[in-house]
Amino acid sequence: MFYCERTNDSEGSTSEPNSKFSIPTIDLTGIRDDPVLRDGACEKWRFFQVIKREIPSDVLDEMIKGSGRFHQQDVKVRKEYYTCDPNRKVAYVSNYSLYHDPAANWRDTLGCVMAPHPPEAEELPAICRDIVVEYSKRVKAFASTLFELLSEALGLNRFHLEKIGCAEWFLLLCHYYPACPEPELTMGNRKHTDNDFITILLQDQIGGLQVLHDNQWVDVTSIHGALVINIGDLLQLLTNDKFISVKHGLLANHPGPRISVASLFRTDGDDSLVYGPIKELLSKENLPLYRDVSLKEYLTYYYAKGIGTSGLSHFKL
Ligand SMILES: O=C(O)CCC(=O)C(=O)O
Ligand SMILES: [Fe+2]
Repeated sequence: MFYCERTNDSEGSTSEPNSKFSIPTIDLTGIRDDPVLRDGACEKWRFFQVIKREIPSDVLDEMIKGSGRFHQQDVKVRKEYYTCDPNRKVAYVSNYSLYHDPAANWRDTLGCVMAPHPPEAEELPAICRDIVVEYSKRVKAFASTLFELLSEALGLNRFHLEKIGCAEWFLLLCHYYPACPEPELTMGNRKHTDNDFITILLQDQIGGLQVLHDNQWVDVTSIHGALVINIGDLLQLLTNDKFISVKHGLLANHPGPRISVASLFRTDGDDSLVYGPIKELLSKENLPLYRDVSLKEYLTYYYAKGIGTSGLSHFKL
């Protein structure tokens, strides 16, 4: 869901989702080499976005199944991967920012840092190893295409966003949301914006994902074979609000379990690197809205405030 209109940061004016709004989808078949298709796609980059047919459905289905196989193993096996050590490339976690967040998420996650330095094959759980490697390869290539299209949509050189490292660091998150006995007391995933440039999200058929659109929560219906794209806070900062990070969340009132796989793209965490609005996008009419900020400073603030609201207002000029 690419989202580029400004909203206030409220939780929406109504708790009832707006079923009248349907999320536009784009079919990217043949996009890589066809300038006309590329132009068309760039123009459409101003809405929530669902992309069809970029990665074959059988690969997507196997990724969901592989993730399910991991999470449905005996707890003794899963426990081997449980860690709070942020330096581990493969980590099984539940609510990693629990003590800062106003409420817990009803989910567990297997996280794998797949770039720039992927784990050794044997560090990945054998039960989903092959598909994690295969899916990651494909989703990384897809992210490169998306960053090219986004660069062009901004009027920049096609390789601009990738050159500055937007797809350098890639975290694969295999989420598992068990059926919740008291869904009115919790969220599957709290309402939040993502702390990256873009997220590519694969979801199973269960549903429950919602985005804030025109101050109303809208259901993102699951489409088989499709991927959902979120603009994250860092791309909002880089584009000086030309792209706006999308607020989204997941209800817990689904029959469950629900499985999704989120691929987060950022630069590799070099503390000395600072980000600010891209100079080429600025002018007398379009002055910078944010000060420069290092990834470390942004992430420290994002987690300290608790996952929920956007991490950007703190860095506004
Ligand atoms: O599970 C989902 O559909 C959403 C996951 C998500 O928002 C995230 O990982 O940031
Ligand atoms: Fe998210």
